[in-house]
Amino acid sequence: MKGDIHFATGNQNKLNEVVAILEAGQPLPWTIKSADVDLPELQGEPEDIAKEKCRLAAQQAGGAVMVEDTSLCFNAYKGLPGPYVKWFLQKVGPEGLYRMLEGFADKSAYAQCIFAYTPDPKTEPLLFIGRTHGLVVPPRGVTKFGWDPVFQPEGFDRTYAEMEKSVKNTISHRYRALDQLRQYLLKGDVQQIDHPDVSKTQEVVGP
Ligand SMILES: O=c1nc[nH]c2c1ncn2[C@H]1C[C@H](O)[C@@H](COP(=O)(O)OP(=O)(O)OP(=O)(O)O)O1
Ligand SMILES: [Mg+2]
Repeated sequence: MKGDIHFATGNQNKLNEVVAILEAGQPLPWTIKSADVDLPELQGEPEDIAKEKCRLAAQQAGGAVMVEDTSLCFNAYKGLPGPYVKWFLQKVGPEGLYRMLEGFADKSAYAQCIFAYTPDPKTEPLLFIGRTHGLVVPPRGVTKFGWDPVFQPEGFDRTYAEMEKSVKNTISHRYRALDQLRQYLLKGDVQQIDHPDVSKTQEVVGP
């Protein structure tokens, strides 16, 4: 009998993908619960953002916590907008993201997801990084999730927004990072923790 892991995110689309990815693969002997905590949009290097986000979430939720932070990195911009893509998307939308590259021959980019996990609020979070390389293209497909319509992963002629979720969830930045966390949780020596605050949580993936 193992414990719970709280996944702290304010983004329902992320939660849905995490649940789908975990349910499609090797089952975890943990129960993943969504934790409704208030997370700031931190600045800095993606690794530092993910770690600090995890520390803050663990302080609020208690017990074992995972968070993730996602970046969209244009090679022509040396990795920007990176973790700031949220603000760019909010202001200029997917079309505007594509247009940022109009003057550049190099439209290549990578989507990066960093999961940070800590078994308790006092332990330094561990990081699991997943990248998917691709191209930034004029928007295609229905906009359901962020910048999905402008990201076409390498080896595909469809954008994330045009793909079946079941396909995106086997090649995405999120899948690649989460799969490493899953491998760690299955093999690693993760202690069982008691969780004081379950009132703000909702069970999403059971063992
Ligand atoms: O697979 C994805 N496909 C398309 N768009 C995506 C994806 N994954 C994140 N996104 C968007 C959401 C947000 O505009 C930005 C990341 O910012 P990020 O801080 O990680 O997400 P968030 O603030 O929405 O949720 P959270 O509460 O977990 O921080 O890229
Ligand atoms: Mg965020």
